[in-house]
Amino acid sequence: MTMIQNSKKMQGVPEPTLRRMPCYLAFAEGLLRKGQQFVSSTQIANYMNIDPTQVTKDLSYTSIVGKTRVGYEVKAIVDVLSDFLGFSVMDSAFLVGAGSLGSALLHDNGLTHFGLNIVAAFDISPITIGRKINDIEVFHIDQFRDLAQELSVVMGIITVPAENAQTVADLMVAWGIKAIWNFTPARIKVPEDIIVQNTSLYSNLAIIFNKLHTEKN
Ligand SMILES: NC(=O)c1ccc[n+]([C@@H]2O[C@H](COP(=O)([O-])OP(=O)(O)OC[C@H]3O[C@@H](n4cnc5c(N)ncnc54)[C@H](O)[C@@H]3O)[C@@H](O)[C@H]2O)c1
Repeated sequence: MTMIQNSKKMQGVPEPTLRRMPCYLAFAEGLLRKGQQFVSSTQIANYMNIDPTQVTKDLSYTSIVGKTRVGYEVKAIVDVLSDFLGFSVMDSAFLVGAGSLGSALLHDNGLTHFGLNIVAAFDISPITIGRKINDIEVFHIDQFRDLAQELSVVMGIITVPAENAQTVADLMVAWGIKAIWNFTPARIKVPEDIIVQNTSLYSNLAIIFNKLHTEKN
């Protein structure tokens, strides 16, 4: 199942539920490693610090069914959630901007665990072009077009300076990328059928600072 087919399966699932699901998965993977066969919604809820009814509701969007008194089969949570979230199939991505953040993402082997394979990176800096970062080659951005046609790549990751984000997004759309993971603070404009996810560590930091400073007062 491709990322696009998978996103259709997940249609109608509230975003907070989708955000919790990878945590359920990680928790179940941990239990599986310890040899635990069943887990109750209460146990999951305690780990997540939420209400057990929320866990039941979240898992009801999937085909996972709990058994009276024993709870959910841990292996089923791992298998079904990995598949549901699209982590069990590999989608390919290009990364543009192999600088500080881009390199860190290229080094993150965890992405493959979650079904994302970065097959090539692009940059404009002569220092970076031609290098391999964690075995992923960095090409000049001008080679994007040819490689996009050659490799079936569905996702583009943008880690360039904010002022260049739109140019890179336009290039991605022009050469068939279906989803963009935008790490820049710029808000890019793309056609409606292109999926865009903006991610910022700094937004989370702002929340932490806000809570820290509020508690102080
Ligand atoms: N989302 C987050 O949490 C987060 C965290 C850190 C940085 N950022 C953002 O990520 C972006 C990159 O940050 P960084 O610290 O890695 O910067 P950096 O300067 O280390 O890297 C940027 C790279 O992009 C390349 N580049 C510039 N224009 C390009 C273009 N048109 N095509 C291809 N490559 C191009 C540069 O040569 C450089 O290698 C910035 O927009 C920054 O604000 C976001």
